[in-house]
Amino acid sequence: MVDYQMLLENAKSARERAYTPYSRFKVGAAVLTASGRIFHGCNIENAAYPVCLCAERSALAAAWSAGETEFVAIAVVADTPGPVAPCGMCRQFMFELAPDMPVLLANLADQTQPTTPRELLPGGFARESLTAND
Ligand SMILES: O=c1ccn([C@H]2C[C@H](O)[C@@H](CO)O2)c(=O)[nH]1
Ligand SMILES: [Zn+2]
Repeated sequence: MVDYQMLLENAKSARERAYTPYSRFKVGAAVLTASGRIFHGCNIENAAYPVCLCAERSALAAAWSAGETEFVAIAVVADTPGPVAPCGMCRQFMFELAPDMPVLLANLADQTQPTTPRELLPGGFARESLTAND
């Protein structure tokens, strides 16, 4: 059984490390991998705005680059009126690596919405969508 409360607490502490001088909107994420490890992610912004990195991609990249490529669940949290809504780029990123991974969207008041990347990105572009045209 996944301890979602624990995962959410990890996402909240990751959120405190967000670097957000531009938006002032802090997001945290925590991903549990198959080996039982937890990787943190936070959004890291940039003066060149499109370079901003979201919390979700930051957490998954940290896990993946540590050799942890099987994801059990991810929690994402922000100080939003309801559970945070991941951006389109993160939906696509999560869809590639773990389309059916449980995703817990949350806010600081512990309002939560369980979902999956597949649910968050209907008709998402996948490896099978790539066909050679030469
Ligand atoms: O799910 C989300 C939504 C937004 N952001 C970040 C990107 C940017 O730094 C800031 C404002 O969009 O929030 C995330 O990290 N995750
Ligand atoms: Zn994003």
